[in-house]
Amino acid sequence: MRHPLIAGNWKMYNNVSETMRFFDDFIKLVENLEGVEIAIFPPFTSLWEAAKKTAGTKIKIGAQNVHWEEKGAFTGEISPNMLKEIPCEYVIIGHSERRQHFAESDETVNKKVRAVLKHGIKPVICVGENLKQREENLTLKVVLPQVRKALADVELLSGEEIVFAYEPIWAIGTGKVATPEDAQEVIKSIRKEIETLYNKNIAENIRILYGGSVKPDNIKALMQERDIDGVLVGGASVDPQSFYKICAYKEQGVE
Ligand SMILES: O=C(CO)COP(=O)(O)O
Repeated sequence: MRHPLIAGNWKMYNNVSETMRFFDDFIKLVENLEGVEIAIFPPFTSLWEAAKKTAGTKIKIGAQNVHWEEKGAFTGEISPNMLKEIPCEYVIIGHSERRQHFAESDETVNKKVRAVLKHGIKPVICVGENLKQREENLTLKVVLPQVRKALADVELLSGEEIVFAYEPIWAIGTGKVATPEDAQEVIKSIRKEIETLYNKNIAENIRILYGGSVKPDNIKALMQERDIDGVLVGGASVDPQSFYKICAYKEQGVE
């Protein structure tokens, strides 16, 4: 059984004092929430305080990016062992904003995935098509190669050590959420692709999230789909109340 994961990608929001205020409220709100795993991905400068604040709570911490080398002359970069020290349980790899603005490629995604797995950090690997590709019916022709290339030479033991996030670029920050049926269809195809690359057991264990304009009022329908194992939330994760409402989707009546 895959455990639902509700993840908040803060992007370049919430400095250290805003991070502390967020957790002052959020920790109390989620204290009694059962049956979901919650992870927050603050900017690098807030990671340390976020980890200290959430130690001993059910909230996990992750980073938004990583470099694949252990150390070296790579100005501005952060290595997997630096994240491990914090400690980060997760790291987002290949977010479309990084692919688009910072020249992240399938090759660098793959290097990062292989590097973090060596440190026991779970990558949240992002894939997704843009609007033009969707309109030209190229979604799977774009997304499935992204999945295959991210996993090149990646050995998996159970599948629980990695997470995928399907984030259609046209749905990010636009208020245009994919329909639950569309998201389910792509995510199901990703799972099938993983089955071909590994085996059924691993494919069934890997959690695949949906991301793109997830809000308290659309989470419930998304989580009802068989293959959607959670969500990666941007804008609505920065505020403790709205992110709490997303985390508490089961209390809206979904089993
Ligand atoms: O990019 C996202 C999460 O990684 C989604 O962002 P929004 O929820 O703001 O659309």
